[in-house]
Amino acid sequence: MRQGAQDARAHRASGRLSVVDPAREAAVEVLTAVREADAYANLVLPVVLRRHGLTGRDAGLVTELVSGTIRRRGTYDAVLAACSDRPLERVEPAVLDLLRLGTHQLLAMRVPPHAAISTTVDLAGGRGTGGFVNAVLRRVSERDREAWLRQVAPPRAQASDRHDAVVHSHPVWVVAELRRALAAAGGAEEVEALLAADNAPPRVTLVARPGLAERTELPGEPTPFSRYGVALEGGDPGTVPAVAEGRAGVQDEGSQLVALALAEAALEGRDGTWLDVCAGPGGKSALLASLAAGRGARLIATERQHHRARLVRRNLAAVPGDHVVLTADGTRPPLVGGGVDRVLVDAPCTGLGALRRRPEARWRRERGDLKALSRLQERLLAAALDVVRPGGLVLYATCSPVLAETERVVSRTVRRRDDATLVPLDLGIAASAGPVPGTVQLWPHRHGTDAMFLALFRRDVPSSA
Ligand SMILES: C[S@@+](CC[C@H](N)C(=O)[O-])C[C@H]1O[C@@H](n2cnc3c(N)ncnc32)[C@H](O)[C@@H]1O
Repeated sequence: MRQGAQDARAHRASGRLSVVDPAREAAVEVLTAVREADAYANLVLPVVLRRHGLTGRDAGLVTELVSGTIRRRGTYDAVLAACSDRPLERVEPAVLDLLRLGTHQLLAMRVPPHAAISTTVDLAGGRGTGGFVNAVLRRVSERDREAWLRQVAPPRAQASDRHDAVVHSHPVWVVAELRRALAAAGGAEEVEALLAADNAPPRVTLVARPGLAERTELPGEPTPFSRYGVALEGGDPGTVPAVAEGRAGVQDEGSQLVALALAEAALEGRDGTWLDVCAGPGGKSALLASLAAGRGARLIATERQHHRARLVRRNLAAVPGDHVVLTADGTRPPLVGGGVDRVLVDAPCTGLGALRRRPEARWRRERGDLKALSRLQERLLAAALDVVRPGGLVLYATCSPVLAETERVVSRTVRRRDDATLVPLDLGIAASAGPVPGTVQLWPHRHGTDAMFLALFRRDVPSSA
């Protein structure tokens, strides 16, 4: 690992000459944007790397610093609490970011302790807190990660959720929800495997949009479940010509399976209009639209946020057909009831099934969010069932396995709607049964996909029709 790049900036701080390593400076910039502006690290990272002119190994170092610091924050905070003479709540947030960054280098990277500590103190220089950062990180450096975990994690036998939360760096409530969801899938003992999978950066997967690209023209290995996917070993997917031309896209295999499950479900009668209710940024829309185009159907995509609707338009640009993108609230879609044949409700959710890709999501969500989210999810599903024609299909999906967003939404809909029927879904994937019979739940540790949940409904045909 390179310590300090050629163009390292030197500046005077705390009366001594300090050298700020641009890679670490860039990492702090990303961490600040994630904390202050609720930014997504994977979106800010490329922008910051470009601005600092960091490529190759330096870019790799920044990526590791940022993603490791965010992912392992729960573990590091438990260690830092044991090393700081003041409660972490009273440490300035920017300084806490630095402490986490230093701790990641000490406990998870092969950075020599003196370099991990001095570069972090240099970053703190201007804040007049270098002494505090130095003292805390020196204490952290006294043990390795395993020794710290033995000291700071409560015993598993007495407090399994709190133990797993510290060891695998997830909020306690998230561990409890994932444990419940796994128990409903017959895998209560798999919690640690799931939490570990959440902390492992996934391989980038691409989708060859049908009719626009062949998967054989894409680099990487074919994905096991989606016949349109490939998994890359590494490299920048933006340099793949089919991706640059919009004929292929970056898309998790689980997300591909969601679009395919709707497109391939058996449907009698008219099949000309498909609707994607929560479309932004448009990955599933692009796959649905290319499948629809191949069958003479068209896609209407709605998205509540204007800027995300723009992203959907961009994703659909290369797909032939008269597809339409509207900025609209999916709980009140601007469409005539009965005019649509297939609907996807890829509902806004906690995103706790996609923590491999969105490491910060676990720290942003609170258990209190679940109630409002599951209410919104039910309303979106109800509106979709209102707008689909009798006999038509609605696929409800979330990238969360949390039961409030899966089992609860589906069971309440089944109870409330006497004009819709849950249609058993079988993707032919082992160990993918969902918490309600006939639904599907994918898992990162079992299937290597995000934890997508799928439930298919058919709007009943009135008996007089
Ligand atoms: C899980 S994301 C959809 C991901 C998308 N299907 C894809 O594959 O790229 C949920 C989306 O729903 C949007 N959304 C939230 N509330 C909505 C509403 N009431 N109506 C329509 N869209 C909504 C969010 O802005 C977000 O873009």
